[in-house]
Amino acid sequence: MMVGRILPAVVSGCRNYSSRSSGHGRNWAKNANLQKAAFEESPPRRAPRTRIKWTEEQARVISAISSGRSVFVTGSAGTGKTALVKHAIKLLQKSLGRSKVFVTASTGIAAYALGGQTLHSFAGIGPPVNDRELLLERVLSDRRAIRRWKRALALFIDEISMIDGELFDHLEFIAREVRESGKSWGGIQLVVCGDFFQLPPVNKRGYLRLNKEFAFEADCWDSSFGLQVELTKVFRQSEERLIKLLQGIRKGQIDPEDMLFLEKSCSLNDKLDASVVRLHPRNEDVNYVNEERMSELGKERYLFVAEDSGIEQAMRQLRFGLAPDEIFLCEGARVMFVKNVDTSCGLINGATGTIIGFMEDKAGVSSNVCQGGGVLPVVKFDSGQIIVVEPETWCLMEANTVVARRRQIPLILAWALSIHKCQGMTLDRAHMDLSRAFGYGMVYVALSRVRNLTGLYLSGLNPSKIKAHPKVLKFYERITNQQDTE
Ligand SMILES: Nc1ncnc2c1ncn2[C@@H]1O[C@H](COP(=O)(O)OP(=O)(O)OP(=O)(O)O)[C@@H](O)[C@H]1O
Repeated sequence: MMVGRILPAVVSGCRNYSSRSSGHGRNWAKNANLQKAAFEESPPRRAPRTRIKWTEEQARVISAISSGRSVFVTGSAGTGKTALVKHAIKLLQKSLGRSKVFVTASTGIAAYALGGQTLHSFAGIGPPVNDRELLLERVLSDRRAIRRWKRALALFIDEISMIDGELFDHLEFIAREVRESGKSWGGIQLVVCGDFFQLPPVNKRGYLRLNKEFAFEADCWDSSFGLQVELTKVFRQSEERLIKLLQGIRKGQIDPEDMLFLEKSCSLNDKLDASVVRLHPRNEDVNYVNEERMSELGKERYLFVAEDSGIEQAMRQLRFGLAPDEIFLCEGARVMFVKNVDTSCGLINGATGTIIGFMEDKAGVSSNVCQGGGVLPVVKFDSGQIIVVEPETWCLMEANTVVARRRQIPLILAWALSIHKCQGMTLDRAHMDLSRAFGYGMVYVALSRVRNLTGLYLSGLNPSKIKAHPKVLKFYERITNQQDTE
């Protein structure tokens, strides 16, 4: 199998099905058509791995984190927050030791993207309740949670916009109590990242009908950080017009000229083909589109069921990640790769393609994941690569210990996706139906996924849906002034 030579990093996840791989005498093709298609492909080349050259503002954040300061890093979508945090994680793991650095995020999707765990699972606080004493009691009755809090020298929290202020205060209190220290967060170095103009906390069981809806409203917010920085250089998009337009929408500003310009994008709808991913605000619309398209194909379906192992409580959390409990796939299905396997060759979370067939899993790598009897999907990615996709493993980590694992095919159906699911993703092309957008930040999150205007297909945009929360606007005014003074 040629993968080992051409794409070493892909070996664990996928087989690259190229003419060269067949040349090695291992024929994985199930049918002749598939083989022919693969032979017609030119062998994939490894794209040069580029090292990020940090901007001055990014370098300032990195240097502050390296010197042990607690930092809040924010900025518009695509300003490199996640890229920076990933780099900082490595730096602190090196300087403090892997077992002392805890990487968390408010959502499972964001946590897995960073190779960490959800903030709730790290904290060991159980179901949401607005009572800090009760939360502390729960933590103190959990040996593992106590150990985590005591061992932590650094704590990363990504997607902070989905954490409310009450919880942020409660966690700071718990840190001090468990660590028996009067210092802020019991002396833990905090690195918090996110954009409050993006999706706000999900209101669960009325728990958030509180005064402190956003984390920045927490009493301890300002004293938690030595530095609060807003990154300003956008990397995801390069067109000035699009960047300016998105900056306005982020702040809830509707420029009539921009709206007119976006409406022109709507007129592109007639050129749409099924390969363009559809983004919908609501899950029911996503499921409806995916199911309808799958039925239209009328092909034989194969079921892939996730294999979970580990601690019960941790395993439950895996369900909130990107890997589905179960998924039916068939030839012709539009799919999205949901793991970062090899960024240099485009096998990244968000890469889309079409299933062109299924191959017998002679090596038995799918084990119990494929319920349909040992076949693996062959995907032709939009980049042109043809890959036999094997099951991947997602791990829920506690510092350097794996507490739960999920094994599943790293694909989801991708004719349609929810806007919540795509927060953090970069998409080459997307058709957004924003007619049912709700709440603050949703239109901004959707529009800011694409790299350029030629990849944006828009319908249902209503200016009344472009909203920024007044509290968020005020908060950003404050940190901008603070930054200017510094
Ligand atoms: N200094 C830099 N030079 C070039 N590219 C960069 C730089 N910093 C980040 N990037 C690239 O910009 C893109 C967007 O970065 P990233 O996903 O980290 O943004 P983000 O701020 O986390 O976005 P979102 O808020 O939507 O999650 C990535 O492809 C990343 O590699």
